[in-house]
Order: sequence, then structure tokens, then C-alpha cells
Amino acid sequence: MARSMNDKSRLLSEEVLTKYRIELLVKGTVVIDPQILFTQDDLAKIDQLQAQIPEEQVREGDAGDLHSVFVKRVRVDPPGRAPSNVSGTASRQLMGLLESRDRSFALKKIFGASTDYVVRRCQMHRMPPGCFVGIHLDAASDPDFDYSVIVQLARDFDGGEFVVYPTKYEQHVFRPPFGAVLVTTCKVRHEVKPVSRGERRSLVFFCSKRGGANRRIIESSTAGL
Ligand SMILES: O=C(O)CCC(=O)C(=O)O
Ligand SMILES: [Fe+2]
Repeated sequence: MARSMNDKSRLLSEEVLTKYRIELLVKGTVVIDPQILFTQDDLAKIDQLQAQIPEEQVREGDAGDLHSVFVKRVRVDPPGRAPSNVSGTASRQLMGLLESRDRSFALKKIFGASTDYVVRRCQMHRMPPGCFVGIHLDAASDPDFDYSVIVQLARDFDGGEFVVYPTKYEQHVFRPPFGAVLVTTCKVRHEVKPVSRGERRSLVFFCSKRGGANRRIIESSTAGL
């Protein structure tokens, strides 16, 4: 479906964005309904661009944590260095889509921020049966990560739930539908449960108030992919 005036006004509706901002503030995680941040056209474009990006299998995270996931890197954020795009034109186009004015505005509202956010890292995940992402803390990859934004790109799979652990005794299980966007604080541990059927696919980007070099100190104990 092409973006209509109606879609655009939904993207910019203060009322809708405020509802999500409050939920994120109170719970640390919120699911943005399909069609709010990404239209069907946007998702089709993402699908087309991802086909041009090489894929690698990742079994170990930044700090020895365990995963099994196929990753396409779009923007990387290595310790001691400033974020940079990889994978050429497709990455540039993908980042242009993610960082469009409307979307940056909407995300800034959802984050409840007064200053602009930068995308420090961006990658795509493909998880056929057996794949999982072990428990980790995104901020362990970069202490300046504030929010991770996860766009759901698949419809037909079982398992692959996103589980957040706000405390030792609490867990929240999310299974957002195709086109929905999960936003979560990078200061809370989480995992993706093993996929049991079909293929789970997602686009993940990490937002921060801070640009410049990644201030991570290598000895941290649990980090992302
Ligand atoms: O693919 C996902 O749903 C997100 C996985 C994750 O937690 C991460 O990349 O840090
Ligand atoms: Fe994560």
C-alpha cells in the first residue's frame, strides 16, 4: 500500500506518539503498531535492499555471549571508533530510509527526547529454525546506546519470542506482528528464543544521543551481536 496522506498524518500524530512514549517510559519496552513507522512500501524497499547485503553467521557476541543468527551489517560501531556504514550503496539507501525526517521526528517523540538521536549501529537478522539470540545487554556493546529499535520483517514462523528481563524475577514476552516495531531500552537484558518453524527476520538499529567514537571498554561481560 502506498503511503497516503492518512498514513503520513498517523506517523506524525502527537497523540499516538505520546501514548507510545509513556508506555516506553513506564515499561522500558513498547511495540509500535504496523503502519505507524514503516508503510508496506517501506518494508518492500527494505526487503529489496537487504538482498544486496552480504550475510555472515554469528555464534558469539561482542563479549563471548552465545547466539546463532545470520547477520547482514549495515552500520557498525566498533570500540574506539566512530560508527560507519558498510556494504556500500544498499546500506546508504537503507540508512537514508531509516533516518528520513518523518521517521526521525516520530522516533524522537517516542524516545521523549529534546535533542536529535543518531543511529550508531544497524543490522539485519535472519533466523531459520534453531537460531536464537542469547541473553545480553545492548549497552554492553556500546555504553552510549539508549534505545534499540527492531522492525519485524517476517510473518510466518513459530518461536523467536523477544523476552525482556527488567529484573531478576520479571520477564515480558513479546511476539510483535509483521511490520510492527519493538522499541526497548538498551539498559535491560533480553533474548530471542529459538525459532522452531519458518524464518524470523528483523532489522535492528541502536539509537543514541551521542555521536563520536564508541566508548566501550573491551573487558565488559555481556554484550550484543
Ligand atoms: O533480532 C532481534 O529481534 C533483536 C536481537 C537483539 O536483541 C540484538 O540484536 O541486540
Ligand atoms: Fe539486543
